[in-house]
Amino acid sequence: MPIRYLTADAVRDAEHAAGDLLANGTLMRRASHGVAQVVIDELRRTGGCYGRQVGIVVGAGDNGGDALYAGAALSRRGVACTAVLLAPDRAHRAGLAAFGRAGGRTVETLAGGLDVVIDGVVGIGGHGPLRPAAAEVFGQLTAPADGGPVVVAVDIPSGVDADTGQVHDPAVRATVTVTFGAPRNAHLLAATQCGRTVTVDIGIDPTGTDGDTLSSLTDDEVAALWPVPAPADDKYSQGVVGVIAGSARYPGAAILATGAAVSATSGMTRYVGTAADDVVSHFPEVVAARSLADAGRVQAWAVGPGIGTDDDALELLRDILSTDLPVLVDADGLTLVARHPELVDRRAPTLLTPHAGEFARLTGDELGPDRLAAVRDLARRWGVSVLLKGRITLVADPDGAVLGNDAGSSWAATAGAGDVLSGIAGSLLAAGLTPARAGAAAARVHAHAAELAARDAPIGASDLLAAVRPAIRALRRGHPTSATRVP
Ligand SMILES: NC(=O)C1=CN([C@@H]2O[C@H](COP(=O)(O)OP(=O)(O)OC[C@H]3O[C@@H](n4cnc5c(N)ncnc54)[C@H](O)[C@@H]3O)[C@@H](O)[C@H]2O)[C@@H](O)CC1
Ligand SMILES: Nc1ncnc2c1ncn2[C@@H]1O[C@H](COP(=O)(O)OP(=O)(O)O)[C@@H](O)[C@H]1O
Ligand SMILES: [K+]
Repeated sequence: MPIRYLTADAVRDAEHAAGDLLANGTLMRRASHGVAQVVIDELRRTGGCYGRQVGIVVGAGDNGGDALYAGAALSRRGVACTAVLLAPDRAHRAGLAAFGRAGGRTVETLAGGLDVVIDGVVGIGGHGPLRPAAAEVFGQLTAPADGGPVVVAVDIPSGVDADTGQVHDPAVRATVTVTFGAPRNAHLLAATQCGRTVTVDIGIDPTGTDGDTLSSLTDDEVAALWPVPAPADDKYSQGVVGVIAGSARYPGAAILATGAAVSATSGMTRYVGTAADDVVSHFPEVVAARSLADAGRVQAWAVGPGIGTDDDALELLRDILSTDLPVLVDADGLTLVARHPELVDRRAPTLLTPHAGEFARLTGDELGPDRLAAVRDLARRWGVSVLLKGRITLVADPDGAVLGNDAGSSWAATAGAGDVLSGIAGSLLAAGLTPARAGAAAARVHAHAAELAARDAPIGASDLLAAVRPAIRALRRGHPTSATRVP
């Protein structure tokens, strides 16, 4: 099953559906137990619990209640716990009593030398940035990388919007975020702010909610859907992809996109364009033609990187989009679509793959902080699938369903990386995957390839291309790169 992310409303619905478990406080006790367990694991990794120091920042709602109960559990393990109450009159009463009974102390401000700080300021009830009192407490902390405490956020790092993932300023930056029942949108959309996310089972059923979905494919799911030739397959039966990219003058995009298509699936890759000679000299297996009239049949097209935006390019794009084949449109192709949106008024599967700048060109508006709503809106209005690029890739279908992928690192932010993505996703479209699955699976392999190639040093798109095949291999063998998150 894909990992499903919930909005705050969907979380509340799932909690209410739990009935007595919510009313009698069982859900909160389970949640706080999960938080305490994560803190214990952190402390154990670095020497054990007894005599260690944990600071807790407590807001006015149930998020603070979770943190206080967790503090009580930690105090009983011999951890010295101190809590700053941001709103002493409104702190969770039963949680505060339990904290006090277990030996926890309330203080005006956090002392130095803490091992862990728990962020219980706000969770799904939060709006806007950290307010000044909380901002002051967190502003005084030394970053974990400089020897400061590990920050464990309860449910959501405070100051991060649960539904949009908008990171307000200021906001808590967590090392670990502990959430309950199912991850929230923010855990994908603001993954870097959340650090590692741990989802604790508290006995709610998060699957019963309807409406627009946000999900992500697991590595196993991507591995399972990757096209593999069957005994009866031949070079045609697996889906032939046609790449239209680059030019004789600028062959780079042609080579990167076509090379990626060759690496991503078996079968056949065709190329159409004036860089045909360059492409074939790099990849002799590509069947290349200089014009569409000379190209053979394909099952999907990937068109746009480096094709230019002149009348010839427009006519070519128009011809491709007037077929009934799946088409991926990227880069210059998107600039043309922005000028002529009627081009994508078609029935066959269409996948647009803009980065933020191209997205703004398509919509006429700057991409705001709510990337999820923006990509969903464009997909819905135009009746196409839209893959919005970046550290967090989002692929929206016209029906509102969105698949996301956190790249885990940002090494792919390099010129030409998008051409590689086009080739991978185009070949998956040709193999028969839906645009959303093709886009999301391509983004995942692309991200793994970036990490494999980079290994902590900068890469170019050629390195990324060379790592596409090893990334697929590692994924299919069940040991992809450890997705270490780096800023
Ligand atoms: N309802 C339940 O049974 C469960 C709730 N849980 C916890 O409860 C949380 C939700 O609790 P609440 O609905 O009480 O809401 P929160 O505790 O998330 O936040 C609401 C409070 O924070 C204040 N606030 C909002 N924005 C703020 C900001 N920017 N700065 C400072 N204060 C701000 C509000 O005025 C309000 O008093 C979840 O995130 C989760 O941690 C968990 O214990 C699981 C079970
Ligand atoms: N900060 C980032 N972290 C991870 N991946 C990124 C980041 N920025 C961009 N990418 C990925 O790198 C690729 C860049 O594509 P694009 O912007 O079209 O570049 P180009 O046109 O130079 O090929 C996309 O796959 C995108 O998702
Ligand atoms: K929090």
